[in-house]
Amino acid sequence: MEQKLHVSSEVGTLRKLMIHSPDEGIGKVIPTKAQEWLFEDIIHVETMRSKEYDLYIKLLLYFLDYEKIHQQISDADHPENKRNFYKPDKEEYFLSDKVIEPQYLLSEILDMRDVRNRLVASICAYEETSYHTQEELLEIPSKILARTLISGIMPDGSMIFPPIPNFIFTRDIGIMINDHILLNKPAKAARARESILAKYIFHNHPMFATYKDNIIEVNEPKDFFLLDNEELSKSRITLEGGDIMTIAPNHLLVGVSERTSLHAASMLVQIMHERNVVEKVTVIRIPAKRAYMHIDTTFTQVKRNLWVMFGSFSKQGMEQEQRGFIRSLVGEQNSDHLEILQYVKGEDYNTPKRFTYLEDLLDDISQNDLHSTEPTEFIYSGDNQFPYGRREQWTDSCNVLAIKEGVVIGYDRNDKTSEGFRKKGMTVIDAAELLDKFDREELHPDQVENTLILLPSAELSRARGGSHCMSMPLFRDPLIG
Ligand SMILES: NC(=[NH2+])NCCC[C@H](N)C(=O)O
Repeated sequence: MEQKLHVSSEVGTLRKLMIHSPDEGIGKVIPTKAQEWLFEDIIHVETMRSKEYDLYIKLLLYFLDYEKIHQQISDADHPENKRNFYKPDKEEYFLSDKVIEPQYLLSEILDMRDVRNRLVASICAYEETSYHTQEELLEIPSKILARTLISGIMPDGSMIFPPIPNFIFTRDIGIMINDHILLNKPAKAARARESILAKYIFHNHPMFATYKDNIIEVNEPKDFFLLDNEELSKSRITLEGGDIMTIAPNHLLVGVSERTSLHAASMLVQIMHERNVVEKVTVIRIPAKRAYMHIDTTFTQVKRNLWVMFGSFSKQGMEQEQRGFIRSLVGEQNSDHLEILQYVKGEDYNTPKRFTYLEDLLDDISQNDLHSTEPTEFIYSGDNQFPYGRREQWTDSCNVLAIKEGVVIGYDRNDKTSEGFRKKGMTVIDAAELLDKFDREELHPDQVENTLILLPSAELSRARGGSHCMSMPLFRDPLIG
């Protein structure tokens, strides 16, 4: 039951991760609520699942848990089986210890009487349900109750609390930093129930028992609420996983963004150093905008020396956007500017190292932290052509998940960015075609190298999150010895 958990890079071979399949709750969002719940539009849940997300699961199972999927793949998608293979509350669920569903872990902790009582009470208090509803919930069998606590839907189909449609973005609820687990503190109310569930799972599931003392929660000081409203908003701590990247064993990246506050980043630097989790913490301050709510929507890593990034944050892009302006006049006033500050343990926090451009930082990571022997290269969103760079960043061109070094999953709609991958010598292939090759044993996942795998994304991309956001890596092989 107990498993080793460790993540010390973004591209070491992925062995274990947490993902959540779109649940029924997503299908209940009405148009006027979509934005409040952080979706750009309503989605068709059946398409999102069977034409898009299920392919993601199959890919992950093929790469991480070959036996689980290979024999069962034809049965899994047989219409008669009603997708039960993908549903954690069904007998036929694939139940892998490598591709892990928080809903399943939740059902396991709900079997513990004391945890069940406390968790149901917490959720009911947060959602302001009646005492009667709380009692009713306590009588529901664990597997069904786990489903209800996530989707908000009771076994009889009635809805007792709002959906948490963003739970598919498991990245944001917690992050492994070496052998530590950092829990989030979401900026948006729409994501609050997710973090209550995550807290209970990480603190109570036997899978994380060895790591209990390594769970980090960042909170405001005890007397914080006594401050006046202005001070209060300045010192508020919010922190979401999309802004945290364990980029190398000695190095953590922290974004300051629409979602992660300056105060949170400041606390994190100190905690990381005090607890000896990493030696270097680099804070990347990006504009607080919906289009790039976390740093992982603006860049992710493909290989130790290859990155995909948003062109407007590149050296060329930033210079271009400032052309015609007097730099000193624009300077700090420019809300779109990027600030990169690096804090090293034992060195003076008042004189951090500064990087002017994102490429300088990423190059430094590739060469000095990850010991690349080749020059660092960049693929730009939309191949750096206007207006494609911005269009494709919006649909997560910069948000890829590395399954191993050089093999990443991205969305199929970002054509110009895919072109950029091809120009760097990468193979670009549709998920369905690759799965078909695996199925017919024409190709084994171990043989796949230097490839961008394209996931259908018409529905998925409406929520402003890509495959990087839809994954919480729990174990990656070390990239460097
Ligand atoms: N790591 C990420 N970039 N996650 C994207 C989350 C998208 C989600 N709809 C939200 O707004 O919260």
